[in-house]
Amino acid sequence: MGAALSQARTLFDKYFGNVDMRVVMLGLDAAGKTTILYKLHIGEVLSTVPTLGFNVEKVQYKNVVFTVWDVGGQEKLRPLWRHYFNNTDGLIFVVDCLDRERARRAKEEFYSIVNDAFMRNSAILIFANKQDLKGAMTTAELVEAFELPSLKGRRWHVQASCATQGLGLYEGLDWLSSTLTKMRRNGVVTSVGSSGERHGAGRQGRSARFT
Ligand SMILES: Nc1nc2c(ncn2[C@@H]2O[C@H](COP(=O)(O)OP(=O)(O)OP(=O)(O)O)[C@@H](O)[C@H]2O)c(=O)[nH]1
Ligand SMILES: [Mg+2]
Repeated sequence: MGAALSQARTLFDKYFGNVDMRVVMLGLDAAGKTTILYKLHIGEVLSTVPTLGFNVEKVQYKNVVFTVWDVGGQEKLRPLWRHYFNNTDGLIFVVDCLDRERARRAKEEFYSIVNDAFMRNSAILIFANKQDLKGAMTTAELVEAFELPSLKGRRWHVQASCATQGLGLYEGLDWLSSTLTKMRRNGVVTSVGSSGERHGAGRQGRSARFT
């Protein structure tokens, strides 16, 4: 009886329960990553200091539990980013849209992430952050500056945001959760592990390939 109940519970969780997804949040220093993380995690804007290592928190959106890794973006820390790519389903890349001078640098860092073998299938959410500041790049300008239409075969979305007011953050998560859920349901592999094993074959556990 106990075994039957536990089996039923496992099946229930499998089909209706929470889905776990691992997300890495990157971007140049001062883009607003830590502000976003804590606004989503506790609903408050914390006063932040530059992140020297990482912060990791769980953020639930609908039935998806995101484990979000927020990694420091200073130049000297960027070589460490790749250590967080393993088994990652989604990338959140945060851009300070007032910082037009570093848009090219941000673009270079962005492509070195999305072209990494571990990240080749992850869904990509870009927060065009600091939209409250006059002179900030619009989402259209960001799409052009990052040449996103040339990013073939990838699921990407640019979301305007203002982390300090909490604007656009849940809209971004909405896109990420529905996109990853759809990808998994279609049997798309969303993350790659260090030994080459693949994850995200879907609730049915089908083997899958990325299309
Ligand atoms: N005006 C405005 N300021 C913001 C916004 N988001 C973040 N900030 C501010 O930008 C500064 C840097 O924010 P952080 O969240 O610490 O930036 P970070 O990306 O985590 O930086 P690193 O940890 O160094 O990589 C802080 O003073 C935030 O209050 C925003 O949407 N608008
Ligand atoms: Mg930070």
